[in-house]
Amino acid sequence: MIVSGAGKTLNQTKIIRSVSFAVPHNSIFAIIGPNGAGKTTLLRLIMGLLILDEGTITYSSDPRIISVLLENDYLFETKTGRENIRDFCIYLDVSPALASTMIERYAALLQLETALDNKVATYSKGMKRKLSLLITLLKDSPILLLDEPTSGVDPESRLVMRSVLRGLKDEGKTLILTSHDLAEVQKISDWITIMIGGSIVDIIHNQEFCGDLEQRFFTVLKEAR
Ligand SMILES: Nc1ncnc2c1ncn2[C@@H]1O[C@H](COP(=O)(O)OP(=O)(O)OP(=O)(O)O)[C@@H](O)[C@H]1O
Repeated sequence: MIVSGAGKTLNQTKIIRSVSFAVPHNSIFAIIGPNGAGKTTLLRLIMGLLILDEGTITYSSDPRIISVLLENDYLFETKTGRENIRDFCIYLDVSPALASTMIERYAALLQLETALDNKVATYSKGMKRKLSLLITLLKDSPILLLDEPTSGVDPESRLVMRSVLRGLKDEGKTLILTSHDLAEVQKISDWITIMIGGSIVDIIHNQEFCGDLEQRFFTVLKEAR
């Protein structure tokens, strides 16, 4: 995927400023930055929920190519996990056959198997996040946009999610994620971009970076302000 000169103004405020980067195929590409930097807006531009004012974002036009995990969980609390999956399959136009393959593939890995028959209202935050991720995976899309996938998730569930995300990359998928958890980002990503005030100010190739990401983040933040 190539983002080239992307710009977006909302309510007369420039939110995204000349953003350009390339997401290598089959990589985990993280976008970090302070609150309000424009990370979610950028993801919304990539998924086509917002229209660019300037620039281009290029990837296959097949709508099945991208699946999205939103920043908040939008689940039916009074229904079970399985009923939520069934409803989202209708909404996402996922066949029952594909859905059962994906449930078989990921429910156990996400440690959700027994919980799927319980009402979502009884789930912890981490279980809800994992169910949302499972729903995101139903379409088996090659590109996944994950907005703060592990936010509010306890260390044990985070470990489980990290291993699933790594597995998805090993299957050949491309993951673009945002996060405020720098340690988590450094553990999982191939590339880390720092976004401040709607601009990309730093791109780090994680395998070659052996420094302290937090220190680099604050240095870049100080220089940008
Ligand atoms: N629909 C909108 N209309 C006007 N301003 C908006 C709209 N959506 C977002 N913004 C503004 O755009 C800026 C970037 O918001 P965005 O949610 O993209 O940031 P973020 O980096 O994802 O932040 P966070 O880390 O808090 O999730 C913020 O100042 C926000 O108030």
